[in-house]
Amino acid sequence: MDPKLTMEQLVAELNKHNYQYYTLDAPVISDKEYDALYDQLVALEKETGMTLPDSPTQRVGGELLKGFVQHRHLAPLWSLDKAQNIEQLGSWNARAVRLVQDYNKKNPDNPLPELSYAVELKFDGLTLNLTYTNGRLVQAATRGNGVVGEGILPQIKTIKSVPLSIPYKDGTIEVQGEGIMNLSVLEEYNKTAAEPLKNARNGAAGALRNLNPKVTAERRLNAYFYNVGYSDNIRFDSHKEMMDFLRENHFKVNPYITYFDNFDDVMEQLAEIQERRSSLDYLIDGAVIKIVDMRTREALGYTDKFPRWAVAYKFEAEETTTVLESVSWNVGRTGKVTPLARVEAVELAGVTVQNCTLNNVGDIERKNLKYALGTRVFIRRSNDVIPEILGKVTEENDGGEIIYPEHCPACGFPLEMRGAHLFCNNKLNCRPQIIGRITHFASRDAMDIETFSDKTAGQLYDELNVHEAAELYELTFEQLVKLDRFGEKKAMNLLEAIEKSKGRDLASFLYALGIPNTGKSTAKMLADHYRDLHAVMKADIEELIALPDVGGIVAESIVNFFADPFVVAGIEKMLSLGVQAKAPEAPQAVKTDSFFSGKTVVLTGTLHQMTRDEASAQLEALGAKVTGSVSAKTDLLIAGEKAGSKLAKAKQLGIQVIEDEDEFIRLLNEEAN
Ligand SMILES: NC(=O)c1ccc[n+]([C@@H]2O[C@H](COP(=O)([O-])OP(=O)(O)OC[C@H]3O[C@@H](n4cnc5c(N)ncnc54)[C@H](O)[C@@H]3O)[C@@H](O)[C@H]2O)c1
Ligand SMILES: [Zn+2]
Repeated sequence: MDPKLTMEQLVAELNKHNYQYYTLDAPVISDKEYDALYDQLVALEKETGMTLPDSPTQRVGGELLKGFVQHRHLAPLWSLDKAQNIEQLGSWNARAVRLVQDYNKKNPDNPLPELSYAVELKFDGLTLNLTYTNGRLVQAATRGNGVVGEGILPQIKTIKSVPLSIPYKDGTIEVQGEGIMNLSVLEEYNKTAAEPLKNARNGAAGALRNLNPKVTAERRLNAYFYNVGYSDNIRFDSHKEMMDFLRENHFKVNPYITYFDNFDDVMEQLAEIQERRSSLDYLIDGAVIKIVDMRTREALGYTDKFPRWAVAYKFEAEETTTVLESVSWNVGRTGKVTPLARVEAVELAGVTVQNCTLNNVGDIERKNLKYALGTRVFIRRSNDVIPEILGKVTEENDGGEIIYPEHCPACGFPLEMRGAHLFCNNKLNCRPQIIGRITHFASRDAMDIETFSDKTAGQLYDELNVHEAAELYELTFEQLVKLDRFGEKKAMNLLEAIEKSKGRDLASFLYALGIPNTGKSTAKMLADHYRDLHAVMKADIEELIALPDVGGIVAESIVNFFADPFVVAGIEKMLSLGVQAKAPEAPQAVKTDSFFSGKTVVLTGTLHQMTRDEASAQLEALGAKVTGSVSAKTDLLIAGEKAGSKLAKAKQLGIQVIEDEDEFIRLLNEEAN
């Protein structure tokens, strides 16, 4: 096709999406898809040397919403140059280095310093520009088109961390930051919201640009500030100075800001941020690298759209759109019947996605997905779990209907709705429930029967009619060796593994039983407290509720579980077949009269004769309290090899230090005897 025609189409399409995204806060494609179209346009503009007048590559932001007062920014607000990969980042840096060299050639008397870099997180929210005059917050605005934004002062005032007045009173300043919705807040909000928000970015942007500040307040937004864009009277020499100014004036500055003199170290830091990404309580879509020295920034200047002294390094997108093709229903070990969505295959964060979770019937209703079959939906992937469907792209209910089953897809038993979930109550004869229970029983954290998988459980069920975990202990060599794809060796190995599992401890056994709402840590707590299987089985609700981390639901689940004669019969059978469910070893009495007793001890550096965990355990047995950081409360620091800042701090505070590992081990042994 004629490149000009393609460009015209791309410009029209991108401008439509800009309007959806910036003006309506309701994008209909993901950022990943938008960026792909944008990059295509940039490439064509470069190739043809031509730029259409309304090209989005020439402008910042989008149209303003009616109903807000307009605010003309005292200095323009920019977009950011982007790098998608290390090469592009390298060229950004190479250009900066070259520009500095050129400058220095022209100004040999007053050269710019060597480049150094600040690395910040790139928050995914809404740009904010706050105006303070003589110490008072007088206006707050969105970025708008970069020159004029929408005044949203009443909305901004609902953000509790935004200072309404600041100590700095010398004229007018404008401060930029990002308004965000914390992910934990989004989760809470969506639990009860009539209409759940699709993501935190749209949640924050939509709330800040809502004419009713009450709506903004309900979203409990947050903000991080990163720039002083304008000031009458104050100049900064460096990024650090600017950040100090922001902190001193009570703005919330993100703690993850790092500084580097070497560009290779910047790259390393990017990898680190990427790793940290999934543990943060807010969305980031990359990192921003900024040149630290302000005079260098001035020398490098701006293009029409962005500063040359900063670049955004974009991480792989976690969100995209695809078509919801079908929904199937799966039965879990507890009888819960959950929907699994099949979607049109799509690339997301380096993997091809075809299945997505829908959680439960309640979730389908709340996300308005009941009539979404065959339509486009947003999906998001976080960590390694299978992606989740966030909602429909458009509001219309024009798709096929998702039919909720009335009967168990596996056994045909009528289903019961409990809360938001469907359940099959046919515990004793529903194949996937039985296979799920036995597989869970054999799993690593439970009875740890090696080589056992859900395939094994299925085969035992189908060919040997094994219906419950207890029957594993009755299996014979003759039975196993006849199974399809089994041989003598495999049969022997499985029998040995089953035999070995008889020695598993009480906590693992309790976990293996698969008591509803009772995970590994509760099982361990029950084992430590009761130290006897029958005592757990006899416990009543009042008793259980008094235990740490046990609420009404858990207590009830435990009591109901052991009230089932089928369960009790299975347990007794296992015990009679040699399962021990051993009580945990009694904790050793903690010494109260050792050198370490009552002391607060910190371990740092590398020990060679034992791990730090082992050392901690021994110290605790000798009555010490082992903590992680050095403070005035610390009594003793054990410093292994390459001890760093903790050792320095301890010395500074005059805390007793043992730096000789042999000496430390000798003391431990002496006191233990
Ligand atoms: N899905 C869609 O339909 C659609 C449409 C338009 C734009 N978009 C998305 O928006 C992007 C365009 O972005 P843009 O021009 O609005 O912003 P940008 O990506 O160019 O980045 C500039 C913005 O980053 C923010 N930012 C966050 N942390 C920062 C920090 N530490 N320092 C400085 N700035 C920081 C600021 O708000 C600033 O305005 C596209 O890449 C695309 O992903 C999506
Ligand atoms: Zn069933």
